[in-house]
Amino acid sequence: MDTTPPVFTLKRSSDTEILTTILNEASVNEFPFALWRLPNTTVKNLIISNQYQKLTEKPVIEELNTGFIFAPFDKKKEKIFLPADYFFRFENGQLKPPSTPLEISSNTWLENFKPAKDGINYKIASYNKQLSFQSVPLDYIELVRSGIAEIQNGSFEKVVPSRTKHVPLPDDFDIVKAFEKLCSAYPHALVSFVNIPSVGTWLGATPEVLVSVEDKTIFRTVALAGTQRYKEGMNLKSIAWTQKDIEEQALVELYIISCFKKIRLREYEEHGPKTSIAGNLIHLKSDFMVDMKATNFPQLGSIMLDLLHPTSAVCGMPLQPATDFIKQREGYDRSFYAGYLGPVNIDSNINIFVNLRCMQIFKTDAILYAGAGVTIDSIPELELEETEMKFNTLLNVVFQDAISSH
Ligand SMILES: C=C(O[C@H]1C=CC=C(C(=O)O)[C@@H]1O)C(=O)O
Repeated sequence: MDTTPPVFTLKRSSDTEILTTILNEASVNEFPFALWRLPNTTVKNLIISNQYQKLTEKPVIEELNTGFIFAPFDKKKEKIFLPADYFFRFENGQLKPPSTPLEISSNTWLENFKPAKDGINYKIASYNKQLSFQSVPLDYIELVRSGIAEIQNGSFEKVVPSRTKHVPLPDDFDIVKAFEKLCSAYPHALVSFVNIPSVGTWLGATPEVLVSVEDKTIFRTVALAGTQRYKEGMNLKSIAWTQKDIEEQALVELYIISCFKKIRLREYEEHGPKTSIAGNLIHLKSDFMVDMKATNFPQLGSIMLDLLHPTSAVCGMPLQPATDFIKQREGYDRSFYAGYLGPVNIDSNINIFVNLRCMQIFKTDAILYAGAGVTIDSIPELELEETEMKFNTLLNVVFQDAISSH
């Protein structure tokens, strides 16, 4: 009797089956991977690496191979790069026909693929079980109050304190399905699932571009801040914003402009601010654009990545005292929350986002992260409520079944 496992039947499988099987295999072999869907696209992309690489403090992203970058909030901590040893794209429920040498070799690997186990039994992060989350219990309202007090004392103008929420995972939690639900619910977000053995498992749907470079020519970033709940049918053109929200967003704009000033770049376009949808929320957003050829800044992506991160949408202004406040008072390590992530040098494009509306997944639980911009006009109770709304971006979609069955 032939006991060899059947060759993976690529053509008859749906994208979910192929994905689940590949990810299962990647997990068994402890290969890091990143699965993502860019905003306003329908293609799901998967990179698998044999091993991750550690990047230097100021990586020159333009010179990296095709891959995926994953960086923590703390600038001094190690940034991770997942080189694309295997690369797959999925669209309309199927694996896309390969179009590059990398995709062709990846497909050949998959054609000869003998899954380690039959069936779809991908279990999350069993190899990340040694990771744990530590925090000092903290009262968010108190934290915001002390932020306001520091602003009144003149320590800084704005700070973005964050908090976490601990959620037990339902027994039948399926991370690939969770990723797919987020893709359907949030067409305008970068939806991502990053899994790096011994580093962590992260799932998210972020609205905030940090650095995008199109065709090595057009640099883009955004100033995003101010939050309200989005209600179906809202007319975005007639939304009113409070003075607090307007100032909070203006500080992010100022921060970005101060980064351009540092490199004496004057030829940038700025549009906005306008109201922009981010899942269950709306924010104020200004778009910045630079023609890198006309301004002769071929490495503007790397330069701005280093200058911008962490922007005052996630940290504060001025940067140093706000960073110190967060480090000393928040009571936990933000890890990859409010860091950045995204694909690098795929089809000559770079698409790096701020890691917001995200959660870290452990063996039996998830930790969600959210922050809120605090200015002198902040009302602590409203900032707390805002972080709850931000948790709901993921909670309402990922744990929808668990919530509705209770
Ligand atoms: C810090 C977060 O959001 C930032 C991005 C948009 C609006 C924000 C705000 O209104 O506070 C935050 O600056 C988060 O989602 O955890």
